[in-house]
Amino acid sequence: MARLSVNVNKIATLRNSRGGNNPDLIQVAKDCERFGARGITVHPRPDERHIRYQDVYDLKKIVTTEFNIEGNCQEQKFVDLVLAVKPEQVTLVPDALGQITSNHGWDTITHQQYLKDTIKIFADAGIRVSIFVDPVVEIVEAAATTGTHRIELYTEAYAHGYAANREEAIAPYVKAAEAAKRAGLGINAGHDLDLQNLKYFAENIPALDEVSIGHALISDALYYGLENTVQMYLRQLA
Ligand SMILES: CC(=O)[C@@H](O)[C@H](O)COP(=O)(O)O
Ligand SMILES: NCC(=O)COP(=O)(O)O
Repeated sequence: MARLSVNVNKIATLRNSRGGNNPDLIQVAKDCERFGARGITVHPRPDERHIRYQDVYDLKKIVTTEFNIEGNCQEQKFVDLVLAVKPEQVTLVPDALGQITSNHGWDTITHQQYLKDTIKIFADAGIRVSIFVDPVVEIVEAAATTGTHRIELYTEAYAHGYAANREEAIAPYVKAAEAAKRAGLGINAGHDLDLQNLKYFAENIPALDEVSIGHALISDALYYGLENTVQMYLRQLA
């Protein structure tokens, strides 16, 4: 069964909207783990609009499952943060400054040397590295020669296409996952996964190691409560 890592960015968004500590990000992360999540994901952005750099240090002290930090390694501040915190996993995402959310994966062909050099820095520090990629076989094959341990398949296109034609939507992900497996890479996935589309994704990508889910899961928790919601997502992966 793929590991569920809860992305708590949106808890920080809500907290920051009032300037206090409600909701308490640390307590929510502890509770997600208590309710069955097997990882906590954060994506600190340079403007700290949701996760603040201090949150990352604070979370490191309490996460007992797997801590996954996502972000833009072209920001030296991000590299320094990850090396100081030493999470179990870092996920490299090619964000542009001011981007609302992640909207593309790494071009592992064009940026091969840059990725090799950067991944080595994290791998030498004992941190597992995953790189965020679009579901394109050539991109996955080129990822395999960067030294990364895993890829994270960017699932926005799948989530977007699911309702209209789920067979068509999953097809590139099946091919990309097969290429990753042939190359010996672990497979993570994330972005816009939800209670409607998660089960079909997991069923069709049997080698899936981990999903990180934030926006939909935290939104669902408003209706179902956090404990129920985490359990509902876990059932989609079972
Ligand atoms: C890489 C990825 O898909 C997620 O980390 C997503 O970008 C969440 O970031 P935001 O919460 O800032 O939208
Ligand atoms: N890596 C994807 C992630 O952490 C959460 O993405 P989303 O569920 O908030 O779209």
